[in-house]
Amino acid sequence: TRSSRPQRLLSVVKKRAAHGDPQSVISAIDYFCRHNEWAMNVGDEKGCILDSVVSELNPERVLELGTYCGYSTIRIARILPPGARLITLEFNPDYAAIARQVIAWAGLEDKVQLVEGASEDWIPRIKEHFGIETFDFVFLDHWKDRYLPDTKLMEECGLLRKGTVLLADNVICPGVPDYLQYVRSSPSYESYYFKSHLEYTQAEDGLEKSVFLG
Ligand SMILES: O=C(NCCCCc1cc2cnccc2s1)c1cc(-c2ccc(F)cc2)cc(O)c1O
Ligand SMILES: [Mg+2]
Repeated sequence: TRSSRPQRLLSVVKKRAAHGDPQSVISAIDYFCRHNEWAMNVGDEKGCILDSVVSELNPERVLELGTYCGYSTIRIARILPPGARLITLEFNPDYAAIARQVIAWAGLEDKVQLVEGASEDWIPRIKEHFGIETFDFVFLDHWKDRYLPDTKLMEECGLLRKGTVLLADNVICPGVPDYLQYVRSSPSYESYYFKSHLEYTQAEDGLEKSVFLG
């Protein structure tokens, strides 16, 4: 049967990118998605905003909801301080299998733990399973109708602390209206919208940065 888009993306990474060089993996994926086949990576334009938020924060404990092929995973992991850890959740086992290979090709497997399953099942178990108290940074890039319930779930599970930064992808396209309304109106969050574009297109999209105030 025909290969999947993630499989074709992985073969381009192995052909074009240097093993152990995260930037070359990022560039290979962006080239492929801009010139060959669109794919739902956060992309280079929103990716630079992601980079700036992460490097300003210098987080030790990071959670990513939605791995896909591992593009944003390696964007984040490549700028984490030594000893920092990134836990990334992926629902689709085929995507997870590709992402593991992309992360390994970038040489970042020591900083990343990829877990397969649904966010609502995993979030309540993260503390005891990973021995983590709270997260410093959370990147939301999974099912758009799960951003709000999972944020409330993270609050209830005590995974957020004063100053934890949530960064949400796709707040315009596909859009997360209920999540935006919540973080922009709740007294527990200070929110800021970074206007950008849907990856590899000219359509508007953006990232919402929300600081949990406790
Ligand atoms: O759906 C998107 N991302 C979510 C896929 C998630 C599956 C998971 C669920 C789940 C549950 N629990 C744990 C882990 C996970 S991972 C997505 C879609 C577009 C898009 C697509 C068509 C279009 F015309 C315009 C934009 C752009 C994007 O940047 C996206 O991120
Ligand atoms: Mg996205």
